Amino acid sequence: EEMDVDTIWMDGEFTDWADAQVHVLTHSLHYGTAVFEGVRCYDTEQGPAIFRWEEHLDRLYQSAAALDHEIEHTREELTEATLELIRRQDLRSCYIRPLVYYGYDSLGVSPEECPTDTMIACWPWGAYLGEEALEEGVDVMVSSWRKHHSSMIPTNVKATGAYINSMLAGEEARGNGYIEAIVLNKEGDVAEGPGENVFMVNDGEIYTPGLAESILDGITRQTVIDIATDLGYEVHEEAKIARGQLYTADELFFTGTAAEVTPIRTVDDKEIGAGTRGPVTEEIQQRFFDVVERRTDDYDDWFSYV
Ligand SMILES: Cc1[nH+]cc(COP(=O)(O)O)c(CN[C@@H](CCC(=O)O)C(=O)O)c1O
Repeated sequence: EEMDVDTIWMDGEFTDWADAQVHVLTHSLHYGTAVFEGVRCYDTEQGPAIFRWEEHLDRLYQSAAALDHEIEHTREELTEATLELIRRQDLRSCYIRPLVYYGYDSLGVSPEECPTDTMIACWPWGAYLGEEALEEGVDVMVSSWRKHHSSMIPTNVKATGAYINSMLAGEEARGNGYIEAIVLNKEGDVAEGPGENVFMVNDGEIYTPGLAESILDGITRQTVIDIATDLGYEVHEEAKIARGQLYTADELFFTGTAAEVTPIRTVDDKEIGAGTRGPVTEEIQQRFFDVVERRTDDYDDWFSYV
């Protein structure tokens, strides 16, 4: 059924969507100094349930601390606000976007005079790269933009300003007729996607770059590592993947809260494996969706029921 959203939580107040505004001299609007999260609530047989909320909350507070934000709300307050936001809008499933930002006071790079403000919004969001992509896979290109090195902007911090790199890489890919980009790091090895982590399957073993490759410490990445390990796969989670290995991989796939588990079927017009979703990818994807939609009791502590 049509689920419309009309409310946003702003620093303790449930605010009408249209009134959820900030001043144009808001620090984070000018300097990209906000931090954020992307979280999914899934419609399960036991009702709506937020997936790995605690881990996302951990990362939100860690990202905030890295940019000297002091979130004035406790975890419990943010959790209750989010659950209430979902209930108020009768959402069965949704994408949740917390944002912590330097607000309005004075401008200049230093945020020391600015308040740290917090908002939480949620809305229905389907398959990030398209419904058919989950089954058929996506065509990607290796971007001419490299991922900024983590010594330049901390890539384990989910900071809004870092997404200039993501936007440039992703828009370059879409401008060239592809769905998404794969971004190499300063050394020219595989880092991740603009909004996803990257996994490779070779000879039945699974590889994914580690934090040293200048990537976001993805929660779906960790979920897939746990699921694949429990399925009996050997997972190399600190892998160095050379660009050329993308072309010779048996299988490739993206992971992310928005992207979930999306197969990659071509890179720079070269077919990966059979040029469609690979068998290992399919097994992991199927298990992922069984888990998040609670068709299994496994990993139940990953869920916060609304
Ligand atoms: C750069 C990047 N790398 C990896 C990931 C996967 O991380 P995780 O969601 O914890 O598994 C994401 C999430 N990208 C979020 C924002 C997407 C957007 O378009 O905005 C998301 O998937 O919610 C990234 O933005």
